[in-house]
Amino acid sequence: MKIGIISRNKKLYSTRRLIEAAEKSGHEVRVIDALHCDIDIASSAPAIRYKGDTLEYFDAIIPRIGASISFYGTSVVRQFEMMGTYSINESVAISRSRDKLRSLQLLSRKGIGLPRTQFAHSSDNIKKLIETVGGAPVVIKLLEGTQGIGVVLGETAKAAESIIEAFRGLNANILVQQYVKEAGGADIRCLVVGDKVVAAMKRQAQEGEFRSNLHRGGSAQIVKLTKQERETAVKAANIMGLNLCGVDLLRSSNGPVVMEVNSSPGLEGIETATDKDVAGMVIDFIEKNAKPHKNRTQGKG
Ligand SMILES: Nc1ncnc2c1ncn2[C@@H]1O[C@H](COP(=O)(O)OP(=O)(O)OP(=O)(O)O)[C@@H](O)[C@H]1O
Ligand SMILES: [Mg+2]
Ligand SMILES: [Mg+2]
Repeated sequence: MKIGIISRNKKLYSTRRLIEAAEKSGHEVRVIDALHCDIDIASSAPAIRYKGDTLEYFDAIIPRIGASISFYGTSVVRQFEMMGTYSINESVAISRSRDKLRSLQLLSRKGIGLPRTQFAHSSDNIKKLIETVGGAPVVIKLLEGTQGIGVVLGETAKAAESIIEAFRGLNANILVQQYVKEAGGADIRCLVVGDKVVAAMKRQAQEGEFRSNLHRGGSAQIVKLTKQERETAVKAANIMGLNLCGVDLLRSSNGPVVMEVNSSPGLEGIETATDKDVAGMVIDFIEKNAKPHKNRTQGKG
């Protein structure tokens, strides 16, 4: 098979591992930088020009679209879909997952456990907003943040109000969320491929920090999931329409709640913590599922 990895950098751990796994299974693999793709809009023959040449046909692509290039990156994935290439994650699903509010709305419609969350653009009653999610402490998040940046803990009602006012002054889209204290500064990353959690790790925030992101100094260890956690992760991935994703759960006193679903999950932390060949499982999934024009939306959404 001819597999394309849509990535800005060949040297990144995840990209390197996917190349390695694809080659090990005898596939031809090429790394494509989305920002160097020119999209050729032609109704009969959609094409992509890459660094001056027309790009050859790929049987499958693995999009790894960084948050900073969501718009152009997903447009390139959509173009591949229109050309008939199978994408492990569809462009519409990636776009959906990039917006925390939209993701939470979709998940809540289907009864997935979520932290109590309020979204408001210019609420007239910030106090009410905080009370609705259970009162302080509350978590305030920028809708398009990543790596824990833009996630703030409002420890008291007063602090929360000031933070919300400050974000609002910057015209930022935010959500206010119940702080799941009983999670103890830990979250669970479930790596989903298809309809299975293939690896899971628990990330623990460092002392004095509530955000467990590895980028914020959190540490990872292997964890055994409950059946309910496993089912929640797979269902969330399915609702989002993602075949490859990281579903982040918090262990709340009411069972697992989904915090977010990442469509370009990093492989380094999870492979290191679990010693599993996640990249190999991604390639296996592609071997079983890649067929021309198989994506559900094929650029329609
Ligand atoms: N409601 C909450 N209750 C308790 N802890 C939370 C809550 N929301 C977020 N956290 C903590 O803060 C961290 C960062 O939050 P979140 O994952 O929403 O942000 P992010 O910036 O999108 O991160 P990512 O890089 O994973 O996309 C979480 O991993 C978790 O440890
Ligand atoms: Mg995120
Ligand atoms: Mg997160």
